[in-house]
Amino acid sequence: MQHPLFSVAQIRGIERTAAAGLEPGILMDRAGRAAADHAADLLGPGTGRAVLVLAGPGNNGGDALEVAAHLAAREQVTVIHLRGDGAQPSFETARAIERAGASSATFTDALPSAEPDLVIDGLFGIGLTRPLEGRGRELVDTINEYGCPVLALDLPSGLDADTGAVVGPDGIAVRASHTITFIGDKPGLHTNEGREYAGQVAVVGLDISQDQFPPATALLSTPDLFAHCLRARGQNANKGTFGNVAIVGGAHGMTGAPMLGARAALFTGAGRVFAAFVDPGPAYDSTQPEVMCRLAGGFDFGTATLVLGPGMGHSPDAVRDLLRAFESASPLVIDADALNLIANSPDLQQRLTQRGNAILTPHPLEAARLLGMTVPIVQADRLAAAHELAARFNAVAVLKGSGTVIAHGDQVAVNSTGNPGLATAGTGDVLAGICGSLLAQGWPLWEAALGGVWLHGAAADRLVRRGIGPIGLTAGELPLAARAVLNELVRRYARRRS
Ligand SMILES: NC(=O)C1=CN([C@@H]2O[C@H](COP(=O)(O)OP(=O)(O)OC[C@H]3O[C@@H](n4cnc5c(N)ncnc54)[C@H](OP(=O)(O)O)[C@@H]3O)[C@@H](O)[C@H]2O)[C@@H](O)CC1
Ligand SMILES: [K+]
Repeated sequence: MQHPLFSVAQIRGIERTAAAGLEPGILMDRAGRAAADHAADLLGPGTGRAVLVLAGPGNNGGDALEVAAHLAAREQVTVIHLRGDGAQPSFETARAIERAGASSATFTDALPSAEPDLVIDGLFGIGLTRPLEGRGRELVDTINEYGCPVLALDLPSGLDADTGAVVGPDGIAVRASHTITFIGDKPGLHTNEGREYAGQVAVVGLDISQDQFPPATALLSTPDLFAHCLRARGQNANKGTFGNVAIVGGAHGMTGAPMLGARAALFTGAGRVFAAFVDPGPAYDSTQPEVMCRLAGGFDFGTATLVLGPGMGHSPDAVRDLLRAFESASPLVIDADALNLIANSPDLQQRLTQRGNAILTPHPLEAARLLGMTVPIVQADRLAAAHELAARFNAVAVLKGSGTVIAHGDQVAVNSTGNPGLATAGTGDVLAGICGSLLAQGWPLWEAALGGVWLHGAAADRLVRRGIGPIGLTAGELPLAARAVLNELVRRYARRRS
């Protein structure tokens, strides 16, 4: 099943259409009830717990007041309602104010002296227009220090639902442990700062019929998007069935980078794996003697899927190897130094765009160089930046980072796996190796990028679940974990198909 992500403009459109066919206020009723149920689940069995509800001036505040009215029947609810000095509340928010006022919730301006058992964040949702300041900012500052669960309604206040950026400059947002989001899921909860601030995300459709939803802006990447490429291995298979991968890079002093990529390709199922070194490199890898070491200058680039860039450096030999690789018809994964060489060369850019058949895997700085912009601009709208990279270079673009964004043509997906353990040297080489391996096994570019990114993150998640990281997780540990995750996926999906 697909997991769609909608822009704020789309959510507004869906809401308008749905509300036109319903009694006024029904959608807020549903949102309030669903959020109150979610809060009750977080509190667990019992009664009389201290719940702090922060309600803002708009309909997000209305949702919060509905939650307060529901929870007040069982819990000790304290409400801080920031009314703002703008327009009058909407019909449904006015009704929520009345309901909460008629309940046993206590209204106050001051934060309780003791930390509550649960905070409900209903300050701002998709109507946030500027950074938090004044009292709202003070409240967020304080609750961000709490250790209790924080349930954000629709989205953490202060976050941009489209981009996952904290609305700034010098912005602040609620660090929620959980977010219950209404009508449809939003990209900003899953990329950039979104994963840090939104916590666990639950989506509540408010019983709006699916035919009122437009095509999604993006998809959350889950194995359902590439499951059709997962194949159990036939008894009669041989190594030739699973393709060749060559990792091209490893300038003097950087031989480890292609070796990491090569191991990743090997452990995720490529038939034969080469490490092709720009400068004379090791004759073989004693830890992984299955990897065949070659000099890139003499390697026939037409015989393998090519992963270009790990530790490649910037020498004339590196440029020569890149040009030769572009002239081959092989599928390419382009990473690291190869991306920087391309960013500096209009000629390489033109050749890449003309040949196509490539996955680019930049981190935000490499993406900024390729696009001729700054990192903050890339990060301010990661979906747009990935789109632009894909369009400009006629490739599948993988913009790495928390909530990696994968784009091709008009398709965009946001990855759902991974953790801060990946923020360490060499993990990019492993990702590139996995993508190359899937390509070599016959996966199309789009699925190889989606699958590679998902597997790489899931491998890190698996290691962390087992106590390996996030602190101190090393890139070299990922390939074995990726192998385990891939085999589990194949078992799960191959069984489903049979
Ligand atoms: N859409 C739906 O389908 C449904 C929506 N629902 C809920 O409604 C939410 C959207 O409601 P919304 O449009 O009223 O916007 P919301 O986020 O409450 O904020 C707007 C208010 O905040 C103010 N304001 C803005 N920024 C500010 C700042 N930095 N600092 C201070 N003030 C600031 C702004 O005032 P102004 O900019 O005019 O000064 C205005 O008063 C949505 O997220 C969901 O929770 C559900 O009930 C279910 C159905
Ligand atoms: K909120």
